[in-house]
Amino acid sequence: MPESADPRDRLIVALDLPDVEAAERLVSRLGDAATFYKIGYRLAYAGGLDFAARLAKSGKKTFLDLKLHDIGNTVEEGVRSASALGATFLTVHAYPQTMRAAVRGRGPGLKILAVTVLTSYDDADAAEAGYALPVADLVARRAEQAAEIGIDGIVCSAAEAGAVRDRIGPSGLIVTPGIRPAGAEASDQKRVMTPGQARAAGIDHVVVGRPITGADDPRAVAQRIVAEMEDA
Ligand SMILES: O=C(O)c1cc(=O)[nH]c(=O)n1[C@@H]1O[C@H](COP(=O)(O)O)[C@@H](O)[C@H]1O
Repeated sequence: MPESADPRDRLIVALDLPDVEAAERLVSRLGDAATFYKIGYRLAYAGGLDFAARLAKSGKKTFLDLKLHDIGNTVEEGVRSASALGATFLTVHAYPQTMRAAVRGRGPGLKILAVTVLTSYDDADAAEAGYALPVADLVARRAEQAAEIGIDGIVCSAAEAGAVRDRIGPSGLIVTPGIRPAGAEASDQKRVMTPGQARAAGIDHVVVGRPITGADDPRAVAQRIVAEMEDA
């Protein structure tokens, strides 16, 4: 993301909420404090895709977090369909076949992000899933493959941002969940950093869900996260 861009765009709010009404309420409470929203499975399967298209038409940036992964033809055509929803970002898992298919299906204006290793995984979780490499190495390898294939950006933890930047160069996007303001509950996230640490590590966008969706004053939390990244 260019340094001159709107600093609020660095924060992507994850609308992990039960229904469109709850999402609309949060978007309205956040007002101009948030410019960029992520719609994941929970909301997507509850009317969230139409809502995402409406949000995009209303001038907000949207991120469809569908984490696609299937045979190439299904991914390619799925990405082609999703391209019509006016989103800025769409996620796929960072498997080479899947990434190549997503690039083939990508419509104008849509950027594909490759999810390397989920931020809820540590080395033991990767080993349990059958991977021989530690998480940091697996992230680096997948980032390198994503760059070769022509993927627009990488989803990883901010702890890997430096290694990923070395592999994708200055124009690739680094998008990092697993973000917690100091003192916030990590919950199921295992590779966690603060917004300021993430920004200092060179990320383009942070993704934040529960610290905002569960806050008494979500607008104040969102504003503090943006300010913390500005100061980093
Ligand atoms: O693709 C993602 O957005 C994602 C990738 C990842 O590795 N880890 C991760 O937490 N996410 C998403 O980022 C959001 C994080 O939410 P919180 O943990 O509530 O801040 C959730 O919507 C996750 O689905």
